[in-house]
Amino acid sequence: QVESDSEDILIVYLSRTGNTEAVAEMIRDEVDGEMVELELETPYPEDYDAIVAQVARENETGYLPPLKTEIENIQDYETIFIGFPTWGMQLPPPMKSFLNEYDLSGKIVIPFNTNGGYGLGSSIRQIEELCPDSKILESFSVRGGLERDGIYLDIKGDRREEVRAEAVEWLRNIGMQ
Ligand SMILES: Cc1cc2nc3c(=O)[nH]c(=O)nc-3n(C[C@H](O)[C@H](O)[C@H](O)COP(=O)(O)O)c2cc1C
Repeated sequence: QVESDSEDILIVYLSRTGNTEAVAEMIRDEVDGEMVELELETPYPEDYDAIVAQVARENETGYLPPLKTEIENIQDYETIFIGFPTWGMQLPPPMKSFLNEYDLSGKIVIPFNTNGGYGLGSSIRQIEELCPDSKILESFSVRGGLERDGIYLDIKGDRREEVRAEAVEWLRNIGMQ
């Protein structure tokens, strides 16, 4: 069992079409953490094919896009939820930038994810590599949108309540509730 006070909890997330943000809000509602969205100094293109190409290039070269988001007091947080969509079956480059820039040694790291139906890919392994000295708890992953097919925010309405129930159960299982 993990013990945490709400002031110790940070929820860092990346979300382009709102699905991962919806899950971040559910987590905040349950654990009362602080939410921070990752934003880039130079935002990605709006166009889907253009972002897919750019992300593929960044993954290939290992380029870490500079973040506009700054978290000054990260040392105050003991538990850090990290939320991201699956991009190219990997951890999105901005989340790689975040984990590269901030030292989460000794902290509890809890991944959560939305994807187009193909799962987490290699993202958890990448988190383990980027956070070698953190305690990484069991992750939560659900189907979100599928921008390729024109499905943007899908975690809304009845689906939002379904996902909320799953998220609450997961939080209970990992001792965060
Ligand atoms: C650049 C890009 C690449 C994506 N690659 C994948 C993928 O490899 N596998 C998958 O299941 N979904 C993929 N998706 C779909 C997203 O993971 C899915 O729509 C997710 O719910 C988006 O979260 P968001 O609304 O928080 O941005 C991709 C989306 C984008 C924009």
